[in-house]
Amino acid sequence: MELIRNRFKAAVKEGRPQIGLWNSIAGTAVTDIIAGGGFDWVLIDTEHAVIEPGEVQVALQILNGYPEVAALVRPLSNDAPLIKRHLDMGAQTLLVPFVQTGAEAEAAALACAYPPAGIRGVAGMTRASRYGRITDYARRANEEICLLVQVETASALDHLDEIALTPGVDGVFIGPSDLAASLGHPGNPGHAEVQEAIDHTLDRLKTLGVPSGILALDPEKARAYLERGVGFVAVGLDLLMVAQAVDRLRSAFPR
Ligand SMILES: O=C(O)C(=O)C[C@H](O)[C@@H](O)CO
Repeated sequence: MELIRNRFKAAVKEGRPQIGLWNSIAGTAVTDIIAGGGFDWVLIDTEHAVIEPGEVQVALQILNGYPEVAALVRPLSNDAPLIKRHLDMGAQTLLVPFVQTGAEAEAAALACAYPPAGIRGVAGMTRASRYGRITDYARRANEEICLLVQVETASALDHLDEIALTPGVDGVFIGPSDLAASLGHPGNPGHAEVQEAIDHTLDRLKTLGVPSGILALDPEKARAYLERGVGFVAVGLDLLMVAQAVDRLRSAFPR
């Protein structure tokens, strides 16, 4: 078998905007449903979700059935053993949360790469190499791994350049909810101070030539981000979409 190409990584590097959805609901049905929605990527979230690491492989296998959709995985934390497990399961793109310094970005990059570039442990019998059938996986895997790091605190913004320019970092994702809280506006990512910080960060990333990403649940705002060149934009969250659909249907039957 040939090494599997990471088309999401290629698209982001080439500046082709990628629109995605958040998958926080464990199990197979929802992943299957949203995978068929025609979006460019689906993020399997294990940070703010009850999806356990072992369930990530099932989600990856489901998404494998939709070759036009890229699977992204968010580990619970910037933890080398967790990153190793997700990569061994076959994840090729990771969104590592809560990165605040260049050193933390470097730690994530090292965890994503086999030696000598990094510290990722080598095992030949994993799904990542399709159980050894991708014969040059160990030698070439790093080429197709995409590391996205999240900046979502005031401190991270103070270290943006060192984070964004860390070798091995392929993109920087802004976490509006955590950033809002960090700036003193919990639950209010729309606050002027938060929006200003986001705008400045996106402009800086553009100046640095580093692909940017963000979560924007308002379609108009999401379109605006795409138009200004944000590379990967999450436009929906499965948990929220289900709750809103339930509430909308209920409201159609006033007591
Ligand atoms: O801080 C944020 O915003 C994110 O990182 C995205 C959230 O974690 C996501 O779960 C939506 O709330």
